[in-house]
Amino acid sequence: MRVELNGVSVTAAGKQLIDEVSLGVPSGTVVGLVGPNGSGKSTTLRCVFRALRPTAGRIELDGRELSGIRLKESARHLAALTQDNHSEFDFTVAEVVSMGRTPHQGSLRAMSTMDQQVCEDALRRVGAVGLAHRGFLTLSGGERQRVLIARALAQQPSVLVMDEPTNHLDIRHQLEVLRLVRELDLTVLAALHDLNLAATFCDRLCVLADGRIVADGPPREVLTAELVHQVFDVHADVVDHPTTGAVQLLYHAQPPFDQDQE
Ligand SMILES: Nc1ncnc2c1ncn2[C@@H]1O[C@H](COP(=O)(O)OP(=O)(O)OP(=O)(O)O)[C@@H](O)[C@H]1O
Repeated sequence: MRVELNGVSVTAAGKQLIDEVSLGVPSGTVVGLVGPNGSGKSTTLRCVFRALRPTAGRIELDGRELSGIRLKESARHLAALTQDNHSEFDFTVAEVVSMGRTPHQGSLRAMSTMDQQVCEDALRRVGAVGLAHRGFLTLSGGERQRVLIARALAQQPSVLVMDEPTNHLDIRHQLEVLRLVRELDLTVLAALHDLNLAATFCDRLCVLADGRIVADGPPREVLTAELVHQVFDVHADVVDHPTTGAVQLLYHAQPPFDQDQE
């Protein structure tokens, strides 16, 4: 299922949060949304998972305007992993994951054997079967994140929208989650802070700066030293990873010497 944003803008409190954002996520591809803090990544994603209504522009799912699709129907196609505070979840892990089945259930909301299997499978995929009976609030940040990914998978979506999915995860779990996301064969739009992980796991990167898309393309084309300096105000060398071949950045701890002042 393809996702398309066309000239999406959001104005709030008299401020333009994002300005004519246009980007496409072709079916089955993983697109990373990168950019500095406050550049508009979450705002963009919130429009896609319908937590926010754009002030202007169109968002389409396979050519259908999202705002014209009923919420329950769009929830069957599109799952979101958000940055919102989940401390309100005074439920067991199994219960939290089962919430992912809601868009597929009738008004009685009864869990079928199939629903239970889907939930178990989702927990297995994130390596969290052993947590099923734990209280969600007793989990560590990383465990919670994996359970929330399982909840999104239990929704059996075609499109996964993720706001910093690797937040709170140690490096092994960051890699596992992104590898899993790659293997799912879903259409994925994910805001990511780690440019090297984004370069490794994404087919394309869209770079946001001050609410505008300033670059869009394969990681190798997008992640140039010039762009990283211009957008993030950081100096970096761009190298090829010796094992994976992915383009990677080696950041300079200090700004380089200004040759003219020597
Ligand atoms: N409801 C709102 N009212 C006013 N300003 C807002 C609102 N929501 C977001 N903003 C501002 O819009 C800008 C973009 O925020 P957003 O959360 O989309 O950025 P981001 O790229 O996801 O940032 P981060 O990397 O820090 O998570 C920020 O300056 C933020 O303070």
